[in-house]
Amino acid sequence: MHDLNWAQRYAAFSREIMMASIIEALRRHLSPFTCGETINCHHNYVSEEHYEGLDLVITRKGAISAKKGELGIIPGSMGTGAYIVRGLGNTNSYCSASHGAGRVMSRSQARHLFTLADLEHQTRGVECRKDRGVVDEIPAAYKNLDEVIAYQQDLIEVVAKLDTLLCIKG
Ligand SMILES: Nc1nc2c(ncn2[C@@H]2O[C@H](COP(=O)(O)O)[C@@H](O)[C@H]2O)c(=O)[nH]1
Ligand SMILES: [Mn+2]
Repeated sequence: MHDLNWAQRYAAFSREIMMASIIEALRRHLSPFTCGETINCHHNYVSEEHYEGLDLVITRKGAISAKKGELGIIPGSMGTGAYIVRGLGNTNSYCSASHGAGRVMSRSQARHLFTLADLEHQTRGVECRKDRGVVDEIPAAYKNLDEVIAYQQDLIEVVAKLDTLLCIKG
């Protein structure tokens, strides 16, 4: 656990640096703005938590923390935006929710099924990469985000739905 926690602190620090870099870049191009509450939402991680008198090691693989009042983000795909959500603290899921819409098909299936023209069509209006290297992330390869959110109304409440304008793939 010691080494794992070290690695997760390293990841958290990386996220802080990325956030600071993005805000700095935006400040150079936008009118002056202030930042409100920030959302620090990770997935595929391990956390020591206490439920029903038990000390547990919770692995949130493909899941985010959704403790009562905690803000999170549940994204859909390059073309379908994301939801900002607030956890309801449902202990039936160990206070967890999904970390995204999730896939309906594998990356290789998506590459076989869809063309570059499909990608251009499905990401129309979004400033993003439109090359063969990201066809496996085409919006139709993911589940319907609104449905995925509807299925977890007992885990989270919706704060806002964001439309995607810009999508940057690392
Ligand atoms: N808003 C966006 N959501 C995306 C994008 N690519 C994938 N996704 C969704 O996020 C989760 C997490 O993906 P992962 O690859 O980091 O595990 C996934 O389930 C999708 O629903 C995107 O470009 N923009
Ligand atoms: Mn993931």
